[in-house]
Amino acid sequence: MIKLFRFLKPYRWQIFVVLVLVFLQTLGDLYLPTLTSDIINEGVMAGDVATIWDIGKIMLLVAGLSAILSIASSYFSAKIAMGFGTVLRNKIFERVESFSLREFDEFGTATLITRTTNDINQVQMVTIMIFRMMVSAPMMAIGGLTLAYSKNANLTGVLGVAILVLGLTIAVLARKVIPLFKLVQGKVDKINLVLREKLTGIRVIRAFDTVERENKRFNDVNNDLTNTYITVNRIMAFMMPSIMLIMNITSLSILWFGAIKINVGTMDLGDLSAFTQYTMQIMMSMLMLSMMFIMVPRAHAAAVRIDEVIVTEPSVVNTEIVQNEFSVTGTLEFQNVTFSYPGAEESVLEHISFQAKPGKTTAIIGSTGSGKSTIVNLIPRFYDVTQGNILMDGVDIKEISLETLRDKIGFVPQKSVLFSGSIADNIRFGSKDAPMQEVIEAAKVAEACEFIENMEEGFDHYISQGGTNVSGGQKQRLAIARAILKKPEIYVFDDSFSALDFKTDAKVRKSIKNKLNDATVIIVAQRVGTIMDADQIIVLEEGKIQGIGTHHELLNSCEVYKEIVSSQLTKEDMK
Ligand SMILES: Nc1ncnc2c1ncn2[C@@H]1O[C@H](COP(=O)(O)OP(=O)(O)OP(=O)(O)O)[C@@H](O)[C@H]1O
Repeated sequence: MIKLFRFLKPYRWQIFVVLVLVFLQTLGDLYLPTLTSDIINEGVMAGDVATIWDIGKIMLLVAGLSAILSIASSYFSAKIAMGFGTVLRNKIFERVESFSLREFDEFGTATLITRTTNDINQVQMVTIMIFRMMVSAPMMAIGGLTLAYSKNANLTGVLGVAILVLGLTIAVLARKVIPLFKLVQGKVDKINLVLREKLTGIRVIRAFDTVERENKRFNDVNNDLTNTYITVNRIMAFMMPSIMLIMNITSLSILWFGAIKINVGTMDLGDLSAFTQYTMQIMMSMLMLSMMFIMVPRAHAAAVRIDEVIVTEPSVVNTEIVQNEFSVTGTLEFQNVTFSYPGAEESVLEHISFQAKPGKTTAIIGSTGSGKSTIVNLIPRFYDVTQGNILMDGVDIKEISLETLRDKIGFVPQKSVLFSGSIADNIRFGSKDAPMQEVIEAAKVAEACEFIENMEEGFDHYISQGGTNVSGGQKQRLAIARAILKKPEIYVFDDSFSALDFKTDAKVRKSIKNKLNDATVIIVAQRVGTIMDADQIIVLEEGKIQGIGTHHELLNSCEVYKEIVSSQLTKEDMK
């Protein structure tokens, strides 16, 4: 937690002000019982109304000032804590944005969400508490004890016993509750994970009629979290009455022994009253300290999880020798590339070498899981190669800045992603200043114009979150239009025609070929029909290249290709 406090630097003056305010407020609080003692001894007992008025006015003033200081310190500490939360959220967001897919795979989305929301809330809450109590609790405890001792040294023994009992009770309960608090975070992560899967997979869950099973899965994690919270709250519920009981017994004992002392004339009534108030203040400060001891480990667990994200260095970064200005023709070359996913023992790709040239279409075909998407994910450096090199116009892509590299690529992922906003906004995603005419042009190339114009609001039609109000094929065509509008040198279509019917598939490919005649086009596909007329086809099996050539060349030379083709086309089609 202390490590995270480095982000509090911009607030150091405000923190100083809060600490001073709390210090002054505590001084006021400590002064009040002494004034009570004076008003009783010198005013009430002596029957001196003027003194009662005089001391009463001072008491009012001190209480009023103390209240104002308390409000001000609460205001500033809340402000600092909220600002601190904002800084942490920004830091996490910035860091997560720079993560490569490797780090996403390692953390998982659910925990990144919990860390950005729930964990930061914990830290914020405890930060407020720390500012409010860090100064006041020890000051109240030590000051109260000293002042109580000054009122009556003998009665302090009773107080000592009470503090010991209270300390022990809190320690026993804290020992039970702290580990449970630490467990809670992991359980919140689990709920988020199940909930996310449940919400994103709702169609599959309903189609496969597994609603009950999924409900049970959710209920299990939910009950697990609830039970932990219930146990925590049971202990906490036991804590408050126990502490109150100890405090009341202490007051009673002090009054009892104090009354005896008053009776024999060794103590004044006012001092006993002050002593009782100091006792309560000491007990309250112990309570505050104990709450801190319980809450801080919980926030500490959250802080560690937050810091873990912030200090994780992205594995794909710009090297020192990067080129920012880099004009390319679009020649792409894989040189003996081998790749394995993080944590996996076996390589997914082995010794991949090929060249994709401008003005030519390179297709990659192979069975599912053969590594097609992995190959194209290496081009914009979503992951870095394990061995070998990828060159763009003869320069290793690691020597080109990530921004420049990605600027040269129009990437249409296997799973089309749309964002909430209008259709035009979605097409303009990578080129926000593009004029409407170019947006329409790009939509035309992607064969999307017709269905867009049939929609009531046309290009202003609102796409809902996740693009749920358009069909799979429409989504794919909008994703294609988005890449086309960007006008990059290299286009990567990762199985981007799979949701299109044969006719539309052919039409889109034809217009892409006409429009993008100078660009390097890489198409990943499952359907032979989609890639048959490519300039070169790469046949992939279990991460290895089985053949490279045109459709006709491969039909004569590559067994794997022949098998794929014969499973999809008739003899007539193959000619
Ligand atoms: N993030 C990942 N972490 C670990 N392994 C992965 C990851 N993504 C893919 N794989 C594995 O790598 C292999 C190749 O996957 P890839 O997605 O490249 O295949 P593909 O040929 O594109 O398949 P498909 O045509 O079904 O999309 C598979 O065995 C898959 O299980």
